[in-house]
Amino acid sequence: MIRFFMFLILEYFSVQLSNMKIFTAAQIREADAFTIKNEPISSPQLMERAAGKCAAWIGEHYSQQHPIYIFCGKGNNGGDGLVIARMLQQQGYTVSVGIVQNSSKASPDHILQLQALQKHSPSSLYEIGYITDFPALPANAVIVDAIIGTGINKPIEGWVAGIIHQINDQHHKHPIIAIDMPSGLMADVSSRHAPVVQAHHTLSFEFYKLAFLLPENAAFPGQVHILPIGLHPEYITHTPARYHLSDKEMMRTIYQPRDPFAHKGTYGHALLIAGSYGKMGAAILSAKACLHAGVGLLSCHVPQSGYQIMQISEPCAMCITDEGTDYNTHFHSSIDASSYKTIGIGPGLGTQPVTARSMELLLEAFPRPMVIDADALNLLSVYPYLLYKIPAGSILTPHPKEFERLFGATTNDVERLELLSKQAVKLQIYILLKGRYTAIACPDGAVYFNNTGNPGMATGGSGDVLTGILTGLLAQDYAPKAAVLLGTWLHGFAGDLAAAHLSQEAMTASDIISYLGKAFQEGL
Ligand SMILES: NC(=O)C1=CN([C@@H]2O[C@H](COP(=O)(O)OP(=O)(O)OC[C@H]3O[C@@H](n4cnc5c(N)ncnc54)[C@H](O)[C@@H]3O)[C@@H](O)[C@H]2O)[C@H](O)CC1
Ligand SMILES: [K+]
Repeated sequence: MIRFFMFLILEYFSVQLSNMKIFTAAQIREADAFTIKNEPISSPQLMERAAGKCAAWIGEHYSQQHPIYIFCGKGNNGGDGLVIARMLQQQGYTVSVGIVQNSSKASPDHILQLQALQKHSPSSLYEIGYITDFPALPANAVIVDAIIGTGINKPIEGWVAGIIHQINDQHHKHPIIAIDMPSGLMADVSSRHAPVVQAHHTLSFEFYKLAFLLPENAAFPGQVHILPIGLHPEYITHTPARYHLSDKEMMRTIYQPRDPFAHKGTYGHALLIAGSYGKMGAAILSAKACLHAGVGLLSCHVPQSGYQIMQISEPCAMCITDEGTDYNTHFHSSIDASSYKTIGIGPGLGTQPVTARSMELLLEAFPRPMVIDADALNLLSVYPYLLYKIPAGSILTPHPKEFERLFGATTNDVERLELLSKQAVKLQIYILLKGRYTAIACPDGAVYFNNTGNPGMATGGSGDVLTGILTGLLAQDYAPKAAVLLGTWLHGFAGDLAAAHLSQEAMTASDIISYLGKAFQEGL
């Protein structure tokens, strides 16, 4: 218990983060109302400001040769669409505005903006009350989707869903630009199986929405562009959020430059327990990544058959051999808790029962945060009681299949995030769920999304590299939260640099390590 409180206190004082908050739809409404009251600004003026940003973006990306087809709903998202229409007309675009009758009642701002447009250019307006009202589009038309935004209250059904399908039928013929949200996408709950606009670009106001970061929504937002609309900074600063998006600024607050008087003892001694016959590559990738992440000293515990492989491949690492020839079976006996700052365990480890027994003894003997990955995670899913022996503050790095084996299946991505967060709180550990936007759940309930990385990293050994980086940062005395956020970000950024120079196809996990140095230099 004392260990747990010490850990919380250390965490609190060691990591003061700037970050991008991901607010819920309800909080965004509050931010909107707070801004109107306290800036102060009228609601139509705020809409004018938001729509102005969208019109400017469209103006920068499409010339007046493109006829603009805007589909507006009856709420404020539709109101934005009406203002965009008026502004683009004033800039000389040909604009056609279909008012989708998705509701019997229009919002006051929608009514106001409709009147303004009727006065300005009544001929551009028409009503869409059924699927057959969908217009035929000229070849170079651009579609703007302003049917529904954050005000959606349930999945779209009936003929309005038919309009969404008709917009999606144009996906390969016309650019589709969604205003704030692709219509049909719900910001905070799952939209699985719901009809949603498949946009090429989403111009979203002020904040990322959780929905943009979920793999199940990959087909909908396209490229997301966050347009600041001046929502009140006081609301943003003082309102807590459960979800956050990591960014460079945040990494700069975490990163600790090295001490000019440092020696190799300053940056910790890490132990890597990894490798088995046929999987020594995983151990070597992890070891190299740990060294390139800046660890002071590294020892690798490997099976006997891996000794020469490790010694020849990585002269900077020391090597301890297990009693086992092909598998690590007795690593617990080489652990003197005081010798190592931290441990990374799992890459290429194998899942022999004897390895599980040694892991149990290790978890009982080692009191500090460690990194647990790959086969070590598979062992935890076979022997789940071991989960409760993991030292507080440790980092687990499952990919979705490993996560499912560990904690069970869920029916959608929002449920999976909730399970992720619940388990991190329950076990007082960090759980990093790998993906396009890797989700990092913290023991205090917060979840951070990482936005570096690319599909070139979906290749064997990438995960082993991440384990090495995280182990290296923990050894250097980064608090676990700092280590997991910075390590994940650097791993993705090094992968982005590798892809930029080598292509996503040709890059390998080894290239991520090769670009780690540049990631430190250029990313922080
Ligand atoms: N974020 C901001 O500060 C600003 C946001 N703006 C824009 O306003 C919308 C949110 O507007 P709101 O009126 O609350 O809701 P919507 O227009 O998104 O949707 C309400 C509209 O849709 C109908 N509706 C809801 N669910 C369904 C459904 N399942 N099927 C059919 N119809 C549905 C509902 O009846 C209403 O008619 C935000 O996204 C921004 O675009 C401001 O303009 C600037 C400030
Ligand atoms: K929309």
